[in-house]
Amino acid sequence: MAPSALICETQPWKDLKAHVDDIKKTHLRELMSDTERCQSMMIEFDGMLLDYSRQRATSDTLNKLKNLAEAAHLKEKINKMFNGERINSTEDRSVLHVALRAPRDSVINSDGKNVVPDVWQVLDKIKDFSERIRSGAWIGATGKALTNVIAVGIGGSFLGPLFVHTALQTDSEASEFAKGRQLRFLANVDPVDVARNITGLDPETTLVVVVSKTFTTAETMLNARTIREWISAALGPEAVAKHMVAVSTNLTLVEKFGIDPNNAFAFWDWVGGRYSVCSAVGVLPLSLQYGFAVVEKFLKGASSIDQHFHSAPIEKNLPVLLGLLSVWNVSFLGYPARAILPYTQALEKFAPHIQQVSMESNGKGVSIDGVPLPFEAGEIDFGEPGTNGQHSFYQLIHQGRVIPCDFIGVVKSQQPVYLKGEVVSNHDELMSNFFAQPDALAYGKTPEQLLKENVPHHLVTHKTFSGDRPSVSLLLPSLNAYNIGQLLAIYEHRVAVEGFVWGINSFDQWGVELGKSLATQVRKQLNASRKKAEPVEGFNFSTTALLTRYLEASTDISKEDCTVLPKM
Ligand SMILES: O=P(O)(O)OC[C@H]1O[C@](O)(CO)[C@@H](O)[C@@H]1O
Repeated sequence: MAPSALICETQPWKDLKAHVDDIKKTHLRELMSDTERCQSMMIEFDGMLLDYSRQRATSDTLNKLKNLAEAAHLKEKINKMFNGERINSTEDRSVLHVALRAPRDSVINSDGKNVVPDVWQVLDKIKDFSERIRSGAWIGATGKALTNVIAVGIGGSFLGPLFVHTALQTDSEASEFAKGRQLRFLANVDPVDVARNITGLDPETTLVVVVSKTFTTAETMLNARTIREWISAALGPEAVAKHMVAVSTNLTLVEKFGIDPNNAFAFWDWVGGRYSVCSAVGVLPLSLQYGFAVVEKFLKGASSIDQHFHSAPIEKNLPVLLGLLSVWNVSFLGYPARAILPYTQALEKFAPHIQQVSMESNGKGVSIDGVPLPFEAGEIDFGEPGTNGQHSFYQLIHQGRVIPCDFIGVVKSQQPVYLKGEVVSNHDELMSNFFAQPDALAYGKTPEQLLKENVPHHLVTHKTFSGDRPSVSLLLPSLNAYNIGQLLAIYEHRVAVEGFVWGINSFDQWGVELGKSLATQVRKQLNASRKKAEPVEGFNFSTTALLTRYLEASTDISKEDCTVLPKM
């Protein structure tokens, strides 16, 4: 089949390119003075308010972006995703993470089979298992209840669950259910991460969940073997059956590893790793920590956005609007990065998760048909909670590079505090910054204003803020399991919208392979040099020198000197 035309060859793309000069003529300061425009750029859904009036865009831009969406067949692509078509063509897979949170009675087909009953079968199994662990009906090898969980996994098998766990930890309702329990995540193959995870934990009261879609990921498998050793060294090898369970699509390898397949929780190849938080990958560890009922609310939140994304018209569709505006910023205004700035510490792991969702999905150089792109797709995502970020990298955002920002605020704090004698509550103080920063970026400060304030001449340029820096503000009513699910789904779908418009495959990740295979070559070399004193061979000058230095400098670390496991 002939490759379809690249999106940049279409008329709507060219119209948007031509439109850039018009937009650049008007400062955001002026755009913001048009109340009607601002009003039209605020949309509400289910208690959330999205304000995108601080985008360098007008109704004309929005119309042009709609035309672009049409040219990209966005609606059809979204439908294909929900219909279970194999839109991940390079891996010949459907993309159905929406099925993971679909209500029990819905019908979502993959290859002519409704997958929702399978999803609920696993959810029911998780509910039952987590209740048995939490109630103490399932006990460890020495008869003690398992109150601690280490989830071993990396990438998509780690970042999403970590984000949700961190967000729930301070939610008053969820945290009630987590009393006396601990959930930790072991991701990095670095022994330091192993030490951090097991320090202070007792194998007798610890359940280990090995989370890996493929069950072949080098880091996860080594960490899983290390923790298995930690358990068997303390409790005997037969304890592994009671203390280790798994989440995977590869149940054969789970069994080979020594985990009873009855204690394995399945998911399916139509769930991408970075889109797997709502599968057993996230649902199992989170249910163990907070109970299934809390996690079910999270799934419901995500599902509410799925339905909205699937059915709302473009002008009212949160993920679609956000996705189109991202394309506008990246591909037309030339801003390749985006800062994710939640004004709540509970979302401190949100940006790291979205980094994977966005950058592993859309960091591509060819179209879905394999044609090299003459434009750059993908965006650079990073972020920190406000106000911490303000005292770190905001300087660059205000006076250096233009980086479109996502400000995420919460009306009702998870932890309301009012310090006696203060003018405003602690949360109001935080939110004062949430409201101020977008305007500082949009309006800036002119030399004229500074001179009026009697700023010395030699400081005027230093103190000038050019403004005209775009952002969106998303105000959530609160931060509980339900709207954490909503937030996740908004960002997942936003990324998909961007990829659909750019005409790339957002659901494969070939770019992670090369580094993995080169690491295998290095691993073999380290093994040969250590065991048989073989010289370093087959690498370039630089890598040879580095490897040689590493081997020479670490010869004095014999196996006997290594603690097999870090001391507790
Ligand atoms: O769940 P697995 O198979 O261990 O993979 C972990 C992660 O590794 C990746 O393949 C990238 O290296 C991710 O896409 C995935 O989320």
